[in-house]
Amino acid sequence: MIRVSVVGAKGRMGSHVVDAVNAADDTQLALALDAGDDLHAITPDNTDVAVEFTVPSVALDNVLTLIAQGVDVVVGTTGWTDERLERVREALAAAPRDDQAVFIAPNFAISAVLAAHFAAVAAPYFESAEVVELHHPNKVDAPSGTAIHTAAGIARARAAAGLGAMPDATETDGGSRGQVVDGVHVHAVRLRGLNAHEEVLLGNAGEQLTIRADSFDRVSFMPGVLLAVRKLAAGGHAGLTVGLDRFLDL
Ligand SMILES: NC(=O)C1=CN([C@@H]2O[C@H](COP(=O)(O)OP(=O)(O)OC[C@H]3O[C@@H](n4cnc5c(N)ncnc54)[C@H](OP(=O)(O)O)[C@@H]3O)[C@@H](O)[C@H]2O)C=CC1
Ligand SMILES: O=C(O)C1=N[C@H](C(=O)O)C[C@H](O)C1
Repeated sequence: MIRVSVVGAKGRMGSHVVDAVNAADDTQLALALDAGDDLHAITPDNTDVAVEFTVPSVALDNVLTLIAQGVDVVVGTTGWTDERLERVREALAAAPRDDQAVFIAPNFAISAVLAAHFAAVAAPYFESAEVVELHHPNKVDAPSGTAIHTAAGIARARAAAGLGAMPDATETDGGSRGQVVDGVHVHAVRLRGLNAHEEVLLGNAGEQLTIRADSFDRVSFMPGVLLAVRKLAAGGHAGLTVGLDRFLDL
């Protein structure tokens, strides 16, 4: 059995992870911790993999604490800038175990992972690309980690294909053109009734491709979380890995 501790266990995602870990045949719940609990309770004596779903403002500190505890970590919390990822790599280089692993996924739903993959495949063939993400209004960060990841993938694919800047004659912008991520405009909608949704719009003269992923329920993230837990528990993924596509045969 893989012993899994959950950090942020009372949250919207953490509570689903607790249920998924309890329901799977090969995982068992070790500790379920939330705000105010001491993460030093999580050790290799009681935990094989810790799963972290909290808030962007505390996730880095939590991950650094868990690394120092000698525990592998699967992270779903958003807010991972290049600088924060570098802090994780540095901590792993000084970790108690040589083979220690941290896995971070902007999105664990297969629909969202494939949408980002297909967007990067399509990006070189279109003059214009923009990302629209739509979420529940309780979400604290905008744009979503998934949208930032998708936009960065589109930008990398465009750059590799030698494409320049997208056409855009905008002269006045009070914010309605969205946040620019690596040259790609990203727009965030917050609407009661929604869960987690993303559209990638790709345009040429006279044609458009729309790639859309919808997570209607948080259960959609659980197969990806369990896949990552199993991959880390099996070993062979020392260091930092980002993105569920790394564990899929795409
Ligand atoms: N990668 C993916 O597939 C997905 C990622 N996410 C991301 O996951 C994160 C969590 O989302 P969600 O579950 O909706 O958020 P919630 O606010 O519902 O849950 C966060 C939980 O973490 C707790 N918490 C706060 N600070 C700490 C701390 N220092 N240590 C331990 N627990 C703490 C909160 O407690 P309290 O409320 O008392 O402060 C709360 O119970 C977000 O960044 C979200 O974007 C969400 C869905 C899918
Ligand atoms: O807060 C959420 O709900 C979600 N957060 C992640 C993100 O910011 O990309 C993943 C998914 O979109 C749900």
